[in-house]
Amino acid sequence: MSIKIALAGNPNCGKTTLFNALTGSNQFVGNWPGVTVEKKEGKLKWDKEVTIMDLPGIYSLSPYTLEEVVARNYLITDRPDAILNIVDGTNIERNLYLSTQIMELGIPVVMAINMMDLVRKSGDQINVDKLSKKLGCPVVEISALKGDGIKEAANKAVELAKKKALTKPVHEFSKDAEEIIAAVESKLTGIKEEQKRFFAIKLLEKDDKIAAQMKSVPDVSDEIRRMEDAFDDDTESIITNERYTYISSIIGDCCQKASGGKKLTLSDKIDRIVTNRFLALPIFAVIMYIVYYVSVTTVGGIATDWANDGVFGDGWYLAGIGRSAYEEDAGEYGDAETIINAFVDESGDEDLAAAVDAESEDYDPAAAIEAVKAYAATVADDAEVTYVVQDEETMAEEDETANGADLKAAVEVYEKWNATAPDNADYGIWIPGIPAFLESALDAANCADWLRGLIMDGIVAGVGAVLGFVPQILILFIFLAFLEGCGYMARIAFIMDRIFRKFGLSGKSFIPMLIGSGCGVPGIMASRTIENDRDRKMTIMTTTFIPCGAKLPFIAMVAGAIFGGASWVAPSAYFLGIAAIICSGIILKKTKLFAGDPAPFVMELPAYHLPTVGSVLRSMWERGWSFIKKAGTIILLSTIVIWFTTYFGFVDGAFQMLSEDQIDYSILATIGKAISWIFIPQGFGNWQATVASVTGLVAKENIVGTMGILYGGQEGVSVYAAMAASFTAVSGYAFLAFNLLCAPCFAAMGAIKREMNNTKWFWIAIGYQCGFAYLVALVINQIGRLFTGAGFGIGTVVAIVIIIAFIYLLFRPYKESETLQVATGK
Ligand SMILES: Nc1nc2c(ncn2[C@@H]2O[C@H](COP(=O)(O)OP(=O)(O)OP(=O)(O)O)[C@@H](O)[C@H]2O)c(=O)[nH]1
Ligand SMILES: [Mg+2]
Repeated sequence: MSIKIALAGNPNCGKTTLFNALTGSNQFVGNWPGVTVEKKEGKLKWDKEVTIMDLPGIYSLSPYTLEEVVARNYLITDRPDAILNIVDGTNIERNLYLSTQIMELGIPVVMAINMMDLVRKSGDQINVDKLSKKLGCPVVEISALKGDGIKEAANKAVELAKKKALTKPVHEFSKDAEEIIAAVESKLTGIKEEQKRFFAIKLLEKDDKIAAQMKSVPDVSDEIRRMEDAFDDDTESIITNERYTYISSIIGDCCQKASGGKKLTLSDKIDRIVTNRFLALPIFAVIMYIVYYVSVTTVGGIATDWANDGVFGDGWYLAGIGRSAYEEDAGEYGDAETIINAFVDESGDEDLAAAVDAESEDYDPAAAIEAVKAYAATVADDAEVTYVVQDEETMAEEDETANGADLKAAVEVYEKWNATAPDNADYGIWIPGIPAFLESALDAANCADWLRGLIMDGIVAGVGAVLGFVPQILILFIFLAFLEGCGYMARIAFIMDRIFRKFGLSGKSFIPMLIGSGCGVPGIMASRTIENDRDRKMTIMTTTFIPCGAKLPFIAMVAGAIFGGASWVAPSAYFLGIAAIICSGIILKKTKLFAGDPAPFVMELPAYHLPTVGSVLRSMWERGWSFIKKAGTIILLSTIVIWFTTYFGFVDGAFQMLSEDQIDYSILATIGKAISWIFIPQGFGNWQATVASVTGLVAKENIVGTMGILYGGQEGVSVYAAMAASFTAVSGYAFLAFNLLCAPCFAAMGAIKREMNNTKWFWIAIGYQCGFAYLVALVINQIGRLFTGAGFGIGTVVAIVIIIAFIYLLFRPYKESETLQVATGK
């Protein structure tokens, strides 16, 4: 016989902890209310006939939120064979409110008083026998965390379910109330005897959703009026009051507080400081600084660099030993080589140039040194050459000069190194990165070019883009799991909520945004901690507006090429990102998508406690792994598509694979040329900018590289000069704004998909971001042109219409403002 047992109780009372212990599963546990939002099923470890059902936590059987509906519907329609009512022993009085309702369902109930480890520690006493008599159901003491008593509790529930020993409520309300309830009960038809009390009370409470669960609904308006007249209150409050009256009448008998209930607990003491009016924000800032510093800047940054430049780059040194020595030597040698090459170029001597070409097949270091030395002897000490050095990240170019004396010094270094660049392997234990390793393997196997391209630029680059973020994400998740587990996260929400609520976000949105300034992927993942669905969606949609680390080189490139390195460009990008978040929040919360029942911000602050290492690691791994799985597939596919369209195309009518400098023949370029007109209103309707924006979707760092290839083709014109020639200041800034605000990279989109867990919402988010970016760029360009003297045109009119619409959306009244005082802060 299969038996179903439901775990029901208040939020944060330990249902999921118990569920995991009973079924051996790994459901997510967190120290704040509202962790579980869907019901979860599992089999009892020692009896596979028994199914255990974990439900979202609820405060009562009158549903307000989605979670409460899920839990209630399960309890009254699916009717489990028994209910294990979990009660938080440290907070027994409030928890019993739900218990009195559960007893009325006409289902066998066992009450498990959880957190007994804490109760005992505080010295409080709970008299289980008395409680059991007063409530009419068996009561057991457990500690889900320590595993005490859980077997007995589950077995007891199974036993009752098998006996079908329905729990009859023994609690009683005042005589008048009971009379009216009895009158309603007698009117009910088609409802089992044991369920009558539940339905009668719900009808009296004017619960509008209960009718859907009944075949026929009697008219009870008479009874409601009688009750309201007799008690001079509305029925729902009357019944709530009756329940609490009953609970307080029994609680004194059953529970003794060690401190007489007056002593402040340790949690209360901590909260006095942590949520103090003046100290709360500074403490929060310090904690966030630490989280950010460790998970983005130091440990996380090192881990990401290691993953991206080491494992998925050239390679790395075991334990970092040898790295700095290598970098120093490689730098010294590189500088010398650059100066020598500059002079060799200047000399125009082709034999000499051939001799020093280290890339050539018959390169002979000894001969190179010979040739360079002979040449250097002919150069006067004060002869000068000018050469260009390029910054690897931003492609900024700078002129340097060297003279004959520098050349001689360079030749000495050149000779010292025997005209060969220092080799990584000589400095420590050098482990080649996966691409480097694969590349040499593919070379050895004489692999076809297209396959090699597919593997290296498509698959490895794609997988690398995903996995490169993993170490950082895991480090961040350890922190988040700890902050959640110990109970501080609930305080953060509490502290920040007043500010963020004003623009439609939750107090917990702050963390995703902060983290998002390092990398959008963990930022979006961090939005998991926001339990309210609307707030979470809103946060996911807007977090990537903040410039992440990968956008910085691109911002620097635009600043350098188009704005002559102006220092205001980078800060303005952050300002733009923050403004985009605030405006989006205000606008979106007034739309239908985000409207709905106002969800009042009720959140109790759970007691602080040290989370177990196991639960922190488990939570870290669960989130990290789900990122790898889900984000991995979408990113991999997308990178392969972009790779294919970038490196294949028609040259002279023949379809073929292209080399780097033939990108203008690629399919992507063809598409870019075909669609670049959509960016004409933004002022950058050229195909290079369009293609760069598309490759930016793989990784935002790519924008710089693509711009480099596409604008770097002209002889004698630097990339920066070519860019400066094809953008004006206004269209350049519009281009910057567009790429800053539009859909993030595939890795972040993968994270959005994962977190939204819903295709429609994924596209809404991406569509919103792109649309918003498009309009902002348009307005910047059109209005900018107006001010730079391009005159008034249709574009200007469109821009003005957009601005007016925007202002309207921003300031139009909020339809729910009367019912939603909490949310609007009015
Ligand atoms: N000290 C102690 N802590 C416990 C015990 N049981 C659960 N906890 C902690 O209480 C917190 C809440 O546990 P969960 O299992 O997530 O609670 P839940 O009832 O599923 O919460 P929701 O899903 O939000 O309704 C976690 O931090 C647990 O580690 C216990 O017996 N003793
Ligand atoms: Mg739970």
